[in-house]
Amino acid sequence: MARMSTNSTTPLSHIRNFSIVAHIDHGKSTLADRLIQTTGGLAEREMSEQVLDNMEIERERGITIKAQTVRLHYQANNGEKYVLNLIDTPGHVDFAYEVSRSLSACEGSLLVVDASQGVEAQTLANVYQAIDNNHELVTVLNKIDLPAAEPDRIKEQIEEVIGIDASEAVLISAKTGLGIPDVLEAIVHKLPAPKSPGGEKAPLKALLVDSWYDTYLGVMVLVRIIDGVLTKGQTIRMMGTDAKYQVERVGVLTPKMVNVDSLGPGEIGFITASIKEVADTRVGDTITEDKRPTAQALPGFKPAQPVVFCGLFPVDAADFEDLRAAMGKLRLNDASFSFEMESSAALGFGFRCGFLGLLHLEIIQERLEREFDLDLIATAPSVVYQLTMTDGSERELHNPADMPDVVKIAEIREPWIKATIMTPDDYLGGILKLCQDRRGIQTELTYVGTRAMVTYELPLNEVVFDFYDRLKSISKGYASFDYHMEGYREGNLVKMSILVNGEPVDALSMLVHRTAAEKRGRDMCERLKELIPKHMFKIPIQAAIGGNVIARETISALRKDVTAKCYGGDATRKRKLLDKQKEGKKRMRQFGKVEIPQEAFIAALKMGDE
Ligand SMILES: Nc1nc2c(ncn2[C@@H]2O[C@H](COP(=O)(O)OP(=O)(O)OP(=O)(O)O)[C@@H](O)[C@H]2O)c(=O)[nH]1
Repeated sequence: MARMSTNSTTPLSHIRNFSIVAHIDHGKSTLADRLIQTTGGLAEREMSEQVLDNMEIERERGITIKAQTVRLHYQANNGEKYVLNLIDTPGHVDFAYEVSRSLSACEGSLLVVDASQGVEAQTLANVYQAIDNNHELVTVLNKIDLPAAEPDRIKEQIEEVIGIDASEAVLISAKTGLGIPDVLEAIVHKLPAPKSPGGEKAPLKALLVDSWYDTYLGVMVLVRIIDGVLTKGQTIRMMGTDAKYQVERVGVLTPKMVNVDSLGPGEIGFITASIKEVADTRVGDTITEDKRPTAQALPGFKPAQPVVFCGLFPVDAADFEDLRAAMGKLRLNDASFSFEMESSAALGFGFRCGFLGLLHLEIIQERLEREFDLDLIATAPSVVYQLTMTDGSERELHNPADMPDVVKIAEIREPWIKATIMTPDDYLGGILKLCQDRRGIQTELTYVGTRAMVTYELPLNEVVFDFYDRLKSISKGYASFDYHMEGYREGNLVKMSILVNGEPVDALSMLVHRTAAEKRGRDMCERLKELIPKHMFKIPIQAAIGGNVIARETISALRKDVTAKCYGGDATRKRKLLDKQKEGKKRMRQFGKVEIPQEAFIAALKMGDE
């Protein structure tokens, strides 16, 4: 690692801290890479496809999950040298919390809008977060190399929808590099320098922006210095947890790690300090010097609360310990993912896991399966319900299977969200119907040109299953969606159990609104009928509320031998077929006398609203 010692003397006036806010796929990562490349952070050969999205899944799905930061050195046209710190923010709704904490470490944002697509739901959500953080904005219209780009129309749209002046928007193509120098000049001249109320001489006051686990260096903490100087060897104190650590390493990311001696006011960098777990660092905490503490801590963040829970069970019970170890590893780097042991009558031992949202759930599940080679069964995702019991006590319910006896419950409350959907008006009808079917309450409907923006209040419970998928298919991928939590409301909710061959399958039980129960029950039974293979006997499938069966289907008994159709002669074909069956078996679970394939658990929950 190279050493530099001049960094702490960068005057505030020559520092710019900024992030990039954009809707998914509008080109945030491509622009970030261009900025790094143009300012010489990495040589051409070191640029892997996209530097900032460095996790395999992030790259595959083309989304940014963990916020990253990079320091750029830029000599402006006026001859002055500036330090530009870019904090990357995740683009997906599930990670809105990470967006907000990254934004709070900067003074300005580049608002990137695809010049062929215009403003989308996450453009709005993210830009409002930036405005809430008092950011100055530089509007950047990207992809102007595309024939479909309409920069003038999109400028108008930005002014109309977001209400900011877009007349000076910078027109660029992050892909070809066109306009990148203008972006750098705009950062220097339009975004404000950081402020330090106390200056360099004041006691240390720094914001803990993020933390992650590095295999070689252990826990790394990203900090933004407000006042004072953070140096190697200093004993620091986290004001929220009162934990003390000695700083071992101070550095910046260029995006390579470069050690520095100290960080001064306005600067962003990382430290290591023999911190054991990411969970020991609290994002939003104030870091100060132990022997000369600052008088007042920064206003804290609320930690992100998991909103969606589901059970994850190993298909093969022998993998339980491996699953526990794998989850422990993932949690090292993701404090918002939580898990605790759970046992289910049907699925054996596994874990009840909490996630920030559905995408978060999918990502964790995929990483467990891919990186740790585990076969998993996921149970129905559930939101967190609040219960008031008849004795006046309060409880949270994370798992429908744990629902107490209904006679002991005075009230059930469920979380509601406020959703913003933007769509070409051709698809509006289908989308309104989808929201209506999911108990949505429309609060706003406006048009900008041929695009409609509609806001709905929706129970989160109705969104966790397959809302995104349905929205995408209804709108052929053109609608965009964003949401935030609104709070809890009372709901007429009942627990629906599914019985297969008379046995309740706890992994399939769910809380549903009473008015929707019968339809949901019928759908589930019909789906399971398709998903569960025939056995040698008849299998009744029932949906029930308490002791009342509300829907029923029957899988008829199997008559023929599966190999019968390979008439006699062809032995290899017969064996192949049997092998295939055997393989299929591994991914089946036994429920009483019935085997249910793994896919059935998720597939059964996709509500067909066609
Ligand atoms: N034609 C064209 N394509 C671009 C341009 N900038 C980005 N793209 C492409 O648009 C797609 C999305 O770009 P990304 O940079 O990954 O988008 P992003 O906003 O970072 O997406 P997230 O990381 O998921 O938030 C990629 O396929 C890019 O190659 C551009 O200026 N012109």
